[in-house]
Amino acid sequence: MTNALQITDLWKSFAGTAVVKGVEFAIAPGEIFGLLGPNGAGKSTTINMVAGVARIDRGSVKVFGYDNQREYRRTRRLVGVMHQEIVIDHFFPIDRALRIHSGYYGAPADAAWRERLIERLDLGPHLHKPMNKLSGGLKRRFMVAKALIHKPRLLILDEPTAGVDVELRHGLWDFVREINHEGTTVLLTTHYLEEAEQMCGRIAIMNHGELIALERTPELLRRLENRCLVLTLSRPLGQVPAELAAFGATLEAGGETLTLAIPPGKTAGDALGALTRVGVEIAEIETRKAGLEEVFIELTGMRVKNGRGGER
Ligand SMILES: Nc1ncnc2c1ncn2[C@@H]1O[C@H](COP(=O)(O)OP(=O)(O)OP(=O)(O)O)[C@@H](O)[C@H]1O
Repeated sequence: MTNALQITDLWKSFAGTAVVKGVEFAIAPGEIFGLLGPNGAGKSTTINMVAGVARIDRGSVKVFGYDNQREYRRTRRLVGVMHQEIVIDHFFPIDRALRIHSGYYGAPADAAWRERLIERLDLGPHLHKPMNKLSGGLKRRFMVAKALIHKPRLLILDEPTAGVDVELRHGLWDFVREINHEGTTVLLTTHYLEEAEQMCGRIAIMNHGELIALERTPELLRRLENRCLVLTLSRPLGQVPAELAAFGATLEAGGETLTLAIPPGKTAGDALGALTRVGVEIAEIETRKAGLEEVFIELTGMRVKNGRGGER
């Protein structure tokens, strides 16, 4: 079976610094595939090369078997991209912008599909508003419609839900699942790891321009099964002690709950030793299954910026 996307030995440098270094992965038709990584890992640059908006220094990208450098027109029609930055034609009303975009891809007008996008993304009441008057959430919904207007077989979403409220995030993901069930392959990046966990059948993690993990989501999570310690502290901490950084420690509940992930090669005893050295007073200890967040910290040594906290 031809892959929906086949990336081979992909490289990109800016001003002599490599930011994508030999990235390789393939996505089968029908998958929802997550590409994750800390800020600056090279995800957007990779996506931009797939979308044909950034020049490929070395390597190849094939979309449903077609090389996106040699057969640019064909691959452009097969791919729909929602870019991270909000790049929009400021003064056009939504309605006109959608028509222009569908013409741009040379797609035959499909009125029913257009109507469905407008309805599912709740754009109907706003069709005549100029883009520079849209709220952030509405802009995102419009950008999803724009990415899909020419019925691409591969949909790429670069942080589609960054900064949007929970209700809209759920609505967008429901819609993405719906079109995925109907056959659209999806590649997405998100800073909301719980969403990646729920949405993606497989997840790749990039760091410093390289792919450092690529697994089915349950297997990725199993790496750290039962390797997460959740401590209730007798005295709340104001901040995570530096000595606990190796355990990806995080604080919650006003400093009363400290969570540690135990990396391979270390034991719960090592974690407890570090805690004793730091002098935290523990009221209660429990173990739990690690989530993608702990796996991510373990692999990259970094926290993804997300709705719950900042970067470390
Ligand atoms: N046009 C550009 N010119 C110079 N450097 C760039 C350009 N675009 C990206 N970079 C650099 O390339 C590196 C990778 O950036 P990229 O945006 O691909 O990362 P990312 O993983 O998408 O991060 P984020 O999650 O913050 O979007 C960063 O160091 C960034 O500063």
